Amino acid sequence: MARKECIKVLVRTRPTANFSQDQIQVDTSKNTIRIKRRDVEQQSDRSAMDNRRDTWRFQFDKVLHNSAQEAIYAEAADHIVDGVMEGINGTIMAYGQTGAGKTFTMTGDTHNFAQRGIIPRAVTHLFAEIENRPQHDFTVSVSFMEIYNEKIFDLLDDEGAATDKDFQITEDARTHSMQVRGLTSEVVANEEEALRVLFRGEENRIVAEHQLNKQSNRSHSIFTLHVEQKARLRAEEVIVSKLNLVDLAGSERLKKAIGEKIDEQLRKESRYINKSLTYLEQVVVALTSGSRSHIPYRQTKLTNVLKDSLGGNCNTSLIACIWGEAKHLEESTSTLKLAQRMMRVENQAAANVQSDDGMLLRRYERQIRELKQELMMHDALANRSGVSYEEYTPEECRNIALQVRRFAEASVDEEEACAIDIQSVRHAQECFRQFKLLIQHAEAQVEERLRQQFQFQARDGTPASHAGSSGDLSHSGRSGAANDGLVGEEEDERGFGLGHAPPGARPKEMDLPDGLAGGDGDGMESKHADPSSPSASHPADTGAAPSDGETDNIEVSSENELEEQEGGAGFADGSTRKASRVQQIDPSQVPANREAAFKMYTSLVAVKEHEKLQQNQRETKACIAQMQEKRQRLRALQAEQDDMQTKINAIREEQKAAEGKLASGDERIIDEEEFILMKQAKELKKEFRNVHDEHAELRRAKESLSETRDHIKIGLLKDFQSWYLNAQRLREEKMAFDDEDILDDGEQFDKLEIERVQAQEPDSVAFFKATKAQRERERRRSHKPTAQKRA
Ligand SMILES: Nc1ncnc2c1ncn2[C@@H]1O[C@H](COP(=O)(O)OP(=O)(O)OP(=O)(O)O)[C@@H](O)[C@H]1O
Repeated sequence: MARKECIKVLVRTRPTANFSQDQIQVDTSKNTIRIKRRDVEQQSDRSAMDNRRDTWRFQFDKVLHNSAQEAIYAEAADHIVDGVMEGINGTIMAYGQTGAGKTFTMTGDTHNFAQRGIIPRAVTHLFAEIENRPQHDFTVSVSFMEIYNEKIFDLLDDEGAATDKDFQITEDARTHSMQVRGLTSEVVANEEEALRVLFRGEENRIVAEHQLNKQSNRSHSIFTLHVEQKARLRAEEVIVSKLNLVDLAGSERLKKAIGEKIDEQLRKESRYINKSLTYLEQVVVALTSGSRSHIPYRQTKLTNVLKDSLGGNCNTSLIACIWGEAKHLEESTSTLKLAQRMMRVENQAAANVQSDDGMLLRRYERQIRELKQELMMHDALANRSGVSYEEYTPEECRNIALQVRRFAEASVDEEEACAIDIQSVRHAQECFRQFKLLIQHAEAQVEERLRQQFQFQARDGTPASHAGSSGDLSHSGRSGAANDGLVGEEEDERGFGLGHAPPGARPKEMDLPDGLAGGDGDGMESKHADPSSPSASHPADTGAAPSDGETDNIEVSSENELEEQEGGAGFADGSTRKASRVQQIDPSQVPANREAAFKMYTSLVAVKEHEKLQQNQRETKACIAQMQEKRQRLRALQAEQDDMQTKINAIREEQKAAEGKLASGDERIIDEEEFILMKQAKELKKEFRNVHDEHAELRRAKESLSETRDHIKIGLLKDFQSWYLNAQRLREEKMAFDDEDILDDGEQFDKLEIERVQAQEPDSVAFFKATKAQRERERRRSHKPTAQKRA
């Protein structure tokens, strides 16, 4: 809500040995100044004085007589900066005659921390507040301009600070905040950066002075801090505010300032200054006259730029600077009169809270980018370097679909091996999507099969036989299992399907016997024949390097010639847990690239673990090879049994036809051939069972190897991670140390100086560094050829 508030007006007297005590009576306790005309008759120009009176009493919000910079800041600026942090625009202006201390008040001594002015203090204050509000996201930018002869100059444009670019002044329709279009606005991350920009602008101002052949007191300067803040929890809200720090041109009258020596340029400058300050006065008069119908803001650049600071949405302080010597009495009185009037100007200050869709979008985009980076960092630390947060490509979707299919088709035993390692929420969603597709596809297939069956029934008019039926086998005396689609004898409660079932009698890739549907890539069932099957490419099965992360695939020579030794340290400082085998590794030799570092780690540090991994891989490979042999044998045995069963069936069919006339209840006689075949079938079955058991045993061994492998891998990667981070740390420390080593005398001196400042006055470090950087800049500039003086 807008709050009516008058402009706060303060008077600051400049210290002088010749302060005219009898003419200027300052009462700081009552905040009054009494001007007593003594030699008014001698004044050549009485325009500023009222001839009918010889004393004037002024009352202000604050009168600061011979006060320190700190006190001025506390009175004039502290509350304004606090307001800016709440989203309320702020303006602090220094007004007064040349030499009265405006620049000293606003900028202060740029080489003396204690004598720094309002601008550097406001910068410190602002960033300190920002640090105290971690719940908000701040962006601070700085602009710095000068108004000279009714033209705006961009003081942050290093090359063009003396170039008039015809900047446009506009008003934000929503916030009524005034803006100068096209003016450089530099984002600053901290106090030091902001101070550097200030000092650079000051330097550009001086350079431009030479180029334009003007004096500093002939222009108005405005240093603006733009603050944008967004509450992290309420992203839709953007609070924008700005702080204008205005150093006005000297308010003295032309004649007084330059005496008799008036040249055309000075006359022109004075005309413009007079014009802008006169309109400033008129704006103030109009604002306080009660009728606000026409305020002549647009008459000058200064009043136009300050429109929101005078009678607008802003907290404003005016510091009237007084040079209290007798010879300046006229100017002092005139300054105090304007200041007095200014006290009646009312502003309507309110926080500028906006919700900007474009800003929000940019913020969300930035957040997404940052979060992706953050996630990638976390993934890298957790050795999940392969995770991507971009949209899945069709190829990646296909891979996930394959994984999902493999998992869906895996037997209970295989589930663990086929488990999908979920890497991200998006990955989980894609997996679910693929499951859904799989189910939909399976349903469609079932539906299609049923439809075909139904059509078949309808065509031949007879009830369809059971999908798994292989014909009438009732005479073989087998259990219902055979009639449920498995041709052959039931092996155990899980059951092995022996013999040939008619096509389509079993779902293609389901319900295979334990151990035969696994992903060992032996091509026993049709699905295993597919070389692209993920099961076939399982690293453990193929003997490929583990694939948990980029580092896993690194081949390391097993021909390690390093002598093994227990214990010891990976680095010379003995800081890693993992033992170095024979040599202390110089951290600077550890590659920054993780993959290369891992190679070094496994070949020089974790040799034993890596050996174990390789041994594990060899054993796994051997195990897989044996399993494949067993499966081939099982297939052969199965074929033999099928063959034998066909023969037995044929004999039985023959006998059935021949003995068809036997009376019921008579026992069927088994002939010798059938008996031999049945005996052989029994032998085959026994062998089948043994081979199957061996296969199961191998599978268990393989699983145990896989567990061991995972265990070693996790330990190895964990140890590598700390070894690698430690190497980085040591490397950085060494680099810092090395840097220190090569500091020249000047740099050593700087370093010691900063350390001294840090110890003595920590708050001044940013100011000190920025001043130093500026000195360096100026030194460099002075070595350049002198800039051409512009016309
Ligand atoms: N309060 C003060 N304490 C100490 N020195 C001061 C103070 N006020 C002004 N001075 C000194 O007086 C001189 C003139 O001050 P300053 O340049 O700030 O005046 P100004 O009003 O900005 O003049 P101009 O209009 O020319 O810019 C400077 O040397 C400054 O250091």
